[in-house]
Amino acid sequence: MAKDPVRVLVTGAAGQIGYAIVPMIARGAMLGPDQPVILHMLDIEPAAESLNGVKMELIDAAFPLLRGVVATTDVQEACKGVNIAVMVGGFPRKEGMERKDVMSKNVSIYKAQASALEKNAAADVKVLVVANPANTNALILKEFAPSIPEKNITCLTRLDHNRALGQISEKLNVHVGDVKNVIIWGNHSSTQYPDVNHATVTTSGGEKPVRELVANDQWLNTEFITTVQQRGAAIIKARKLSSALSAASSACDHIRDWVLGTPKGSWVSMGVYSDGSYGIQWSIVQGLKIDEFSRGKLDATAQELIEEKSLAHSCLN
Ligand SMILES: NC(=O)c1ccc[n+]([C@@H]2O[C@H](COP(=O)([O-])OP(=O)(O)OC[C@H]3O[C@@H](n4cnc5c(N)ncnc54)[C@H](O)[C@@H]3O)[C@@H](O)[C@H]2O)c1
Ligand SMILES: O=C(O)C[C@H](O)C(=O)O
Repeated sequence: MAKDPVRVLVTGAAGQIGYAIVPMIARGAMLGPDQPVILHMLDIEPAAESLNGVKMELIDAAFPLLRGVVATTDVQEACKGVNIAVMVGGFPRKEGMERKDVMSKNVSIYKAQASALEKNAAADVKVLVVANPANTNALILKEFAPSIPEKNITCLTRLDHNRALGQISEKLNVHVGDVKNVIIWGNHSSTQYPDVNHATVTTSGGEKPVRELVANDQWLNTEFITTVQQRGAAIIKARKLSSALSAASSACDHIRDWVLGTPKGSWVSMGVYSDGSYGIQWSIVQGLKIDEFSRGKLDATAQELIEEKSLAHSCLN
């Protein structure tokens, strides 16, 4: 029997990531090749014409899974009945800026849109915040949408996760699909800690630890970490624009694995509200051994998140 369509909201849909992600969703990259979708696209008034152009292109592409498109600048209309909300709307950072620098512009958007989601979205809406500062925007959204279960409000660290997989695959000259179980701890920022202590590579001789195969702790503890931490800035320097295709693709990965699950024995990274307990759709992997080096990195990125939280609240006062 044909499945009922799922309503997917993309905010900031006329922007770079929006333009990259809507065809991916319409092709089934987010929810699977047999799941029809209705796209809800939101942007602000100055981008209305451009948003309408994206809608025209979606129609022209004749995606069989696409059962409808709502393109609007009205946040209430955009949020009506949505099952998945991918929150991309906001301002990207430019060369030389830290993610914190876009804080005051973006957190107030998340406060306003939290209420619209709470009022209009499906009661079990799953929310992914992409716009920066992603973790703090997600926290603000959670605070101002108290009736959305906090387990359902997440932010994107999957791009960092995928970047870490990519760096290991390049270093070892192995297929990226054979590398798994890296972890991104903490903030989607330059204090994040990409951890390979539990990561493995599938080889013809079975699963081998990444640390054993790389056999270069010096590289793993320095250059590898800073490359992943600084990858967003490196893309901005190279493109003069922040990452878009990789962000869009990783956002699809995030929702797909959340909705459809990860294969047994493997995990992925997502920014979640941490309460230490197991959830219904996702669960936090427990019992991992954290060494002293990792502890220091975890504490630094946690401290930054605490500082961002109070900065965000001061922007809203
Ligand atoms: N978490 C991640 O891994 C990650 C990766 C890449 C980019 N980002 C962030 O994603 C965001 C979007 O990046 P982009 O490159 O697509 O930027 P962009 O400027 O190309 O697009 C953003 C869009 O949001 C729209 N917008 C602004 N305010 C809005 C509002 N109140 N409601 C709805 N739409 C609104 C803009 O009009 C624009 O069309 C930025 O904050 C960027 O830093 C996060
Ligand atoms: O780094 C940025 O500002 C954009 C994005 O968060 C990224 O990591 O590419």
